[in-house]
Amino acid sequence: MTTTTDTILHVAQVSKRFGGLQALSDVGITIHRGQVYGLIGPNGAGKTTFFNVITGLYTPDAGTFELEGRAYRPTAVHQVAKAGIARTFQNIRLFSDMTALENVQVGRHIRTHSGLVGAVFRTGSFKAEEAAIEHRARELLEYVGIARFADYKARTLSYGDQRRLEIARALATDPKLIALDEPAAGMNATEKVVLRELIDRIRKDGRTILLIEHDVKLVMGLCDRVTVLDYGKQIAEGTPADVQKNEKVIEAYLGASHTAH
Ligand SMILES: Nc1ncnc2c1ncn2[C@@H]1O[C@H](COP(=O)(O)OP(=O)(O)OP(=O)(O)O)[C@@H](O)[C@H]1O
Repeated sequence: MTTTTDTILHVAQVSKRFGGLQALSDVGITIHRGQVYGLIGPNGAGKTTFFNVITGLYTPDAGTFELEGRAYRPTAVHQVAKAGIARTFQNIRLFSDMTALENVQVGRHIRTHSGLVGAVFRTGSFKAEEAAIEHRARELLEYVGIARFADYKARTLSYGDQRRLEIARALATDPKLIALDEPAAGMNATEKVVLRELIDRIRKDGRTILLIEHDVKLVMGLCDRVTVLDYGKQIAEGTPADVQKNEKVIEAYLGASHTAH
C-alpha cells in the first residue's frame, strides 16, 4: 500500500452493487493530513454511495480501508466514528427536538470515559466530564458561528445554521477526518461565502476534510485534490486545475455545470 505517515485515509478498490446496478467500481482515494479532498460527479455518479461505504452505512462488496495507516472495517457507523471519521449528511440528520447545544453534546459523548456507572451514580468524575462536554460544545457552537442559538431546538434553526450545527456535532467527536456531504446544498450566495470561510478555518486548524459538493466553484476554490466519479467509475483524480482540463470530466460533468453556473 502507498500509505505514508501523512496519509489519513487510504481506500482502494471499493466496489458496491445494488441489484443490477454497479454503483461503484474499483474506486480508491488517498487523503493526506490537512487536505481538503473533493468528490464530484454528476447526479447518480456514486458519490453518496462512496461516502456511505467509508462511513459504515453501506457494506461494500470489495475494498480495503485504512485510517492513519491502520486497517479499519467500515461495518458500523458508531465504530467508524470511534475510529475517527465523522460526517454530515446531505439530508440533515439532527435530533430536531433537542437543542443545538444538546446535539453537539451527543457528538462529544463518543469520546467520554465515565460510562454508564458514572452516569447512574453521578460520580464526581462524571459531573466534571459533563461540565467539560458542555464547555466544549459551547466552544464549537461559537466556532461555527451559531452560539446564540445554543438553547434553540435544532428544528427552529435556518437551513444554513442546521448545516453548521451538523458540522459542530461532527467536530465534537474530534475526528481525524471530517466528511461533509454537500454542505452548501440549499445555501444562498452569502451563506456559501461564510461556509467557505468555515471550511478553510477547519483546515487551518489542522483537520482533514473530505467533501462532496455540487457547487463547482466552491470545490475548485477549496480543494487540494479532487476525484471525479461518473457511473460509479473514477474518471479523473488530481488537482482542481488538472481535473478541470480533463476531457472526460468536461464531457461528463464540468461541461454541463459550466453552462449551468
Ligand atoms: N440504497 C440503494 N439502493 C439501490 N440503489 C441505490 C441505493 N443508493 C444509491 N443507489 C443508486 O446508486 C447510484 C449512485 O447513487 P448515489 O446516490 O451514490 O449518487 P450521487 O453521486 O451521490 O448522486 P447525487 O449527486 O444525486 O446525490 C444511483 O443510480 C442510485 O440510484
